[in-house]
Amino acid sequence: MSATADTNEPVLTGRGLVKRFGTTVALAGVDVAIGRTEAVAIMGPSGSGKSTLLHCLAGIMRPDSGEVHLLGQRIDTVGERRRSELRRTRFGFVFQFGQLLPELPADENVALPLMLGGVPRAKAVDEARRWFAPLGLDGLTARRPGELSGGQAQRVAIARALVTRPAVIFADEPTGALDQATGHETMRLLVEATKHNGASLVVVTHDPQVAAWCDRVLEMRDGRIIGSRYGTADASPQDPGHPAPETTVRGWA
Ligand SMILES: Nc1ncnc2c1ncn2[C@@H]1O[C@H](COP(=O)(O)OP(=O)(O)OP(=O)(O)O)[C@@H](O)[C@H]1O
Repeated sequence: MSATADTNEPVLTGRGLVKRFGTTVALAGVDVAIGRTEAVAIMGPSGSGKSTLLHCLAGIMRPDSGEVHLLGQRIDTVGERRRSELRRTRFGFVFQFGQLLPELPADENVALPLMLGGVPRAKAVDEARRWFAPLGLDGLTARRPGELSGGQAQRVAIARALVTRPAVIFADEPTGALDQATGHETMRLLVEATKHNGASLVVVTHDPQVAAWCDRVLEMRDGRIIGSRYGTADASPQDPGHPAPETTVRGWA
């Protein structure tokens, strides 16, 4: 394959994805392609299949039919052990809340995916700490999750999702538990951090202003994608819909 074709190849594709739960059709044949460093929001009413699509693309759930490819390799048919390894090494996850281990300090929470991959503790924590300053988390490495604000905890979760330098970050309602201003700031950092680190982003959200931070917004109804529009990921932070950033990015790990 030529270098040009490689560059243009989508990072992640889902083709003809169907998923049923009993008589409920959660996905009714979804085709989606996520480009390199592209941020894509998935919107739609409750029960329209957003989380099911994210779970199928992320290898958490197997579709009943259809295919999922990561960088040209089919991943939906590989065994659970290999899928689990792919999730740990090639994907990062940010959920609404409750994803940090309460008994571990923030730096060890971020280091955890590296340690699970066999990196020695000291090296993993050292690597983890490099993510704190760029995400506006200076001085918070020793805090336990209960000692962080909601926005700080989500930024620690973003660091943890990125620490293995994955190809794709999946986020399910990442700002759902935050107030509006903190949610927008968190979303801005999430989009910026994934792009700076060469990763793509797939975000499920109910909030159109959160979705507007993405490059593309997919609209779902009844297990299908019924529309696709461009977001405003390149909009200036001073745009009316996007409050001025409070956290200045000072270089990435
Ligand atoms: N594990 C499951 N068992 C049974 N039905 C399920 C399961 N997961 C999802 N469903 C059903 O599949 C459909 C799609 O669910 P999904 O969670 O993907 O929707 P969603 O758009 O993410 O909804 P929400 O915005 O409420 O989170 C719904 O009808 C839901 O009830």
